[in-house]
Amino acid sequence: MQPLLLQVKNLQYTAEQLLDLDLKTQKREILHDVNLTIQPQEFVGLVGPNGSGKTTLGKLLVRILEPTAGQLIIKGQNYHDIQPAWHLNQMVGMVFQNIDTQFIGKDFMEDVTLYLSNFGWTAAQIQTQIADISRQLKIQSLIKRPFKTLSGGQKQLLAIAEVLLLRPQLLILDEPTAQLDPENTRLVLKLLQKIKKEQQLAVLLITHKLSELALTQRTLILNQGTIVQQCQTSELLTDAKLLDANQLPLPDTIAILQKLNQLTGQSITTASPAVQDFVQTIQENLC
Ligand SMILES: Nc1ncnc2c1ncn2[C@@H]1O[C@H](COP(=O)(O)OP(=O)(O)OP(=O)(O)O)[C@@H](O)[C@H]1O
Repeated sequence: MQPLLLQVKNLQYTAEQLLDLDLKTQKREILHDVNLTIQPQEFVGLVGPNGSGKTTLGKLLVRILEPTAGQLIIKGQNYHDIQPAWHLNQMVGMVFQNIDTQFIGKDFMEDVTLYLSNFGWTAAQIQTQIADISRQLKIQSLIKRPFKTLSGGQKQLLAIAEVLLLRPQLLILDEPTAQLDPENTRLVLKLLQKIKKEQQLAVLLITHKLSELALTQRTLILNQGTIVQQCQTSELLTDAKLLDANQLPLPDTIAILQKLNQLTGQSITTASPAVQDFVQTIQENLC
């Protein structure tokens, strides 16, 4: 068995909330007792109701936030022992839900040059790597265009390209298609399928969409700041109660099955092999 890529042990995060203009604050527990592991190249889904703490967990994993308690371990190394601290960015990258907060330059070239030169890359290395990723993701026509002239989907692709340039072993995507139209959603999902097929890296996918979740092998369910369940994604996609509890829509397969049972008086469950085959086909076709 391969060694774990990521281990999170008893993670806790308490935020200091500003109460009024007198600068009085109040502590608010956002995450508690979070335990999880991710294997190298594993695709893991992270679902949960609004406000359950998914984005906060992502930010802790890339060290934008510091935990109040608990341990974060990547490739056997405790986050606190990674020196210099920015080396973590070469192991774990995150694409944020609000894409515009990701960029600091006026266009991709400027942004990536600023970003990578901070990581000690030479101008020649940066040029080569940009040419390489642009070819792979077919973004050549976008890299010199000002961000303000690009669509949400185009910026999403560039944000993913930027994070991939650092070749992280874990990529965290926070609702990567939430603001995209169907065409750009397909583009991003295709890219994820390619990453999965080529086993380039592990992905933690925060999502409310079944079409994205279907890409993952395992799903973590976060509720009220803690992981309440971990299961195979195929199990979750066939469990109407679990889907409902996590504000995920009922897949057509389950809705049809429920209707058929109602009409025929039978009680065929999703555990039946024929239904499992059907669900698998639907899952494969979702992306
Ligand atoms: N800095 C902060 N101070 C106080 N509360 C915060 C802070 N950041 C987040 N929260 C609260 O923490 C909770 C978790 O927020 P988070 O954004 O992680 O949830 P989420 O699961 O990603 O939600 P969504 O699905 O809506 O994106 C929310 O109730 C939010 O209001």
